[in-house]
Amino acid sequence: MDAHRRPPADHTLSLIAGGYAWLPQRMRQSPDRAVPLRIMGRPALALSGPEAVRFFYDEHNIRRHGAIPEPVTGLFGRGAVHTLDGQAHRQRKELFLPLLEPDRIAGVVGHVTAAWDEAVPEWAARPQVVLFDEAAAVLTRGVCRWAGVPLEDAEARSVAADLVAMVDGFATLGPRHWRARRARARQEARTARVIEDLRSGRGPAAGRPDSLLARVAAHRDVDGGRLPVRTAAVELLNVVRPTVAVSWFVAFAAHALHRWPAHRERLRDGDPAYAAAFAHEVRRFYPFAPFLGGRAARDLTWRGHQVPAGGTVLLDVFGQNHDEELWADPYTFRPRRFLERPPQRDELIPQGGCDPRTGHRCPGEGVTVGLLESLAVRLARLEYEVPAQDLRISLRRIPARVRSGFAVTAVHEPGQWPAAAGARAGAGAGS
Ligand code: HEM
Repeated sequence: MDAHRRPPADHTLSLIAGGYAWLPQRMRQSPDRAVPLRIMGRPALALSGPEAVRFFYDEHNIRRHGAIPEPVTGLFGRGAVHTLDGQAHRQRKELFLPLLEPDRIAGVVGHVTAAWDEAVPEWAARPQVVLFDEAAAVLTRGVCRWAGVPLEDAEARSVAADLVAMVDGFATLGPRHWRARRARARQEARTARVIEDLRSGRGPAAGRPDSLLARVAAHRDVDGGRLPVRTAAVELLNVVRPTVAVSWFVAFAAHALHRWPAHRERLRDGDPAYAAAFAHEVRRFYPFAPFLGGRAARDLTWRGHQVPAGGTVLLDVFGQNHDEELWADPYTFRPRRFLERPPQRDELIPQGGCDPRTGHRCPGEGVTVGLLESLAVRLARLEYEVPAQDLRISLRRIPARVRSGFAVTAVHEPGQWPAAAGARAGAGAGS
């Protein structure tokens, strides 16, 4: 074929298969931090930097409806807040805005840390635990108690496994994706039953009118009607699921404490400013959301690059969190950077940018930081051994995770004898 008539290359596969590094690599080569692409056969533009964040979050420029491809829509659920624009988005977002308030954040953190403290003696009695799995179970117990969602102790692990699977399968079409779909079907059906029971005055959840569950069940959409049961289930899961996803960050925090143990000492002291700086650095340094996507609301021009109405616009989240123009030594894990300069709204964007009250920025950012602050301090104070295992984090896998999940042995509280070692010593003494 004549080179002039050859269609321009499509980047969809490279973007997904290339993992976290593909887009930032191209972005680094672009002095204006803008990379023209073709996604799904259509013109697209990827952007980075605080100014780009403000451009991306301006609704006159970017719309979300129809922007999220099918596998990712499966992560959030059909009709979710993530996919709405304009007044419909603002009305639905009302449901989530109380999560920004310090007393709600403290409520979630209180329930989760209580669940963690209950779990530690049980870990101590086992020869080995995988921190990622244990954190997911603890977060599930804590957030369900806080939200008023009934959860039998016996089902906590299977519900946690489903919530983890829903996050783990969002950026792939392979077996992880199908596992995520089955998990979503189960959890949406379960949550829908809880909402139906509440609306008809039945069930164990009926007695807590101030709970998140009760608020979601009673919420009215922009048309004045109550949310359809399935949509209400989707939105309740849009709080429970990402709270459980904090288990990714807990495993990353354990990874950081293992690689750079000096931080353990600082965290053990319980200095709240250092705990906050550590939480921010875990969210900046480790990979989670690679980029965000929207559709051009009209013909757009950004730094001389054009995108026609309906074209895709990507915000390079992982790249911006490692951009050397914003962060000195971006690939060095250094919590102190946030003591020297507090996080700026549109610079640190692991959970989106601009104002969560008016745009799509994550309303659970305060909850995430609060949970990480408390759990990182608990982790630093816990005594354990780290056996040989695969601690690599592949940047080709989205979402990335510590491959082994971070296994630990001989878990015990400071000053206590590890229970498993005690049992071994006891057996030795008797033989
Ligand atoms: C592992 C921790 C988390 C990460 C990495 C994360 C990341 C994100 C990202 C990247 C977005 C999209 C922002 C955008 O589209 O502009 C988002 C949206 C959202 N997140 Fe989170 N999040 C986390 C935890 C939470 C928590 C704990 C909650 C609730 C308690 C939560 C609730 C939501 C909701 C409801 C939205 C949709 C907001 C909207 O579309 O207006 N997230 N999150």
